[in-house]
Amino acid sequence: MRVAVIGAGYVGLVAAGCLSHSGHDVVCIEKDARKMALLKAGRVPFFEEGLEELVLFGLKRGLLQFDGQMEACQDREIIMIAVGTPARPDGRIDLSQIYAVMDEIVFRARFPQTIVMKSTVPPGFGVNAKERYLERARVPLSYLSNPEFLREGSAVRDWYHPDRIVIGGDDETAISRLARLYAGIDAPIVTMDVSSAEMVKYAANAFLATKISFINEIASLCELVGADILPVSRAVGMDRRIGDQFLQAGLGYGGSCFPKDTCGLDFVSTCNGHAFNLLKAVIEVNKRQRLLAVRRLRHVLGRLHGKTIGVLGLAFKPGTDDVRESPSLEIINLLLDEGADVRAYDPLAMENARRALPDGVFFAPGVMEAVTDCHALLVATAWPEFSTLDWAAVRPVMHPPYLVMDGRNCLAAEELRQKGFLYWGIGRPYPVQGETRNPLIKTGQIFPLRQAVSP
Ligand SMILES: NC(=O)C1=CN([C@@H]2O[C@H](COP(=O)(O)OP(=O)(O)OC[C@H]3O[C@@H](n4cnc5c(N)ncnc54)[C@H](O)[C@@H]3O)[C@@H](O)[C@H]2O)C=CC1
Ligand SMILES: O=C(O)[C@H]1O[C@H](OP(=O)(O)OP(=O)(O)OC[C@H]2O[C@@H](n3ccc(=O)[nH]c3=O)[C@H](O)[C@@H]2O)[C@H](O)[C@@H](O)[C@@H]1O
Repeated sequence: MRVAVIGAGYVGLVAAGCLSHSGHDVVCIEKDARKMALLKAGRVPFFEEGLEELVLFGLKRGLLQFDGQMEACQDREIIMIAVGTPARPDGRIDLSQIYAVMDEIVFRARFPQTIVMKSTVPPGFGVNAKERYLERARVPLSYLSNPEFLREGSAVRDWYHPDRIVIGGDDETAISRLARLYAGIDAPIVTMDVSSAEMVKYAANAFLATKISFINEIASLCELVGADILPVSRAVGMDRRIGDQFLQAGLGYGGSCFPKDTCGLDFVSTCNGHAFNLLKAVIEVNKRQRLLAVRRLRHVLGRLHGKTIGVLGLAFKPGTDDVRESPSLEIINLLLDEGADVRAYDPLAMENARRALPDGVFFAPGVMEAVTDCHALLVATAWPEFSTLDWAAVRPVMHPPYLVMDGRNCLAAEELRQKGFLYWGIGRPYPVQGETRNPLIKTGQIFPLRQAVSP
């Protein structure tokens, strides 16, 4: 089939690469000239395992083209929209990229086409878009919602092996045309109305975020009563009704989607007169989880002014160079505000982090340079490079108290303690001998905004 994909971000490029690989004739339209130049040369502007190979394959076979102009979508049966829908500072969803693209599509339409919304748009958008745009078109245009559930770091795999394909719309012909695009993918196609499909996307992300905030609350409670979150989450997740995924306690969720989609859904709820209190708590817990690291550093080191902190991991999760809404970036900003010296390292995300952080951060060329001269280390991203590090070589280049804060519970705690580090994980037993409970929680210092919980 002849397909146009608008936007060469994660979703657009994965869709374009995979669809062309499946034999469809795809043009990917991107307005950013820098990205376009890279793409035309067969290079992907961000890191995503396996994606560059797909793009090169598509270019070589002549089934994938890149174009900077919207004219390129005029002769396509299916137009997939995959532009950004970022959050505004007040939590509202910024739909300006979507509006601009819809305007162009409608203005240029010369024959019946199917518009497929891959971007995450708020429930109700599609119904509104039909009235606002499609009725103005000179030819009949169909509109389908087709939310995307891929994860960065495993995006190509997720495209080919989704748990389900959700299609929202009432035009049966358009739905079967879109279903043909996914022929060969072994997953149930679930059809429904447009608003419900839009809601599925937000509900899924909000639920996954809820699981993370929930386990982070249990982790705080573990510290309070002297329990250990690792066996707790493992055993809880063994209940098949709960499932073992998204139960890793840590510094909280980041990335370009969970933070914006939870806030976006909260905003949609408020606009509709519904106080989604559970979701508000999920968001609050996630914000607090990031502050935990700084409070703990203060608790052990005292004033942070003049102290050197190594931050290992800048990407919002391993397997990507994406630093959007990465917890470690917010933590670094807080550390700088308190006068600490920050030495930062990430195996993939250094360039993006350099652009996103203020001057004053030392970007170490390797992990050993990052840990040198530090009083404390914060592991903020669970890169395998950190768990397999030669920790025996790390201690001699650090200063007392040799604090290692494991913000992702990805290190071997006992081994580090034996090597002379003051190891502190999230929801793990407090590191000081004789203390089993986290004293910060007992005194209510960690959560000043909430009532202190007493055992
Ligand atoms: N990043 C992810 O893992 C996932 C993202 N989503 C959703 O998919 C949508 C896209 O997300 P990303 O790919 O991360 O976005 P992104 O922001 O990384 O990429 C969007 C791209 O669209 C381009 N663009 C914007 N307006 C354009 C126009 N008029 N013509 C041509 N190109 C244009 C931008 O230059 C940019 O390269 C969002 O709504 C997001 O919530 C859904 C599932 C996964
Ligand atoms: O809508 C989206 O854009 C996508 O958002 C997430 O995908 P992604 O943001 O790529 O990454 P995840 O693997 O979900 O991780 C998100 C954040 O949660 C954190 N996380 C994840 C799992 C966990 O147990 N604990 C935890 O803190 C990660 O460290 C990361 O910061 C969803 O998993 C995708 O299904 C969805 O398509």
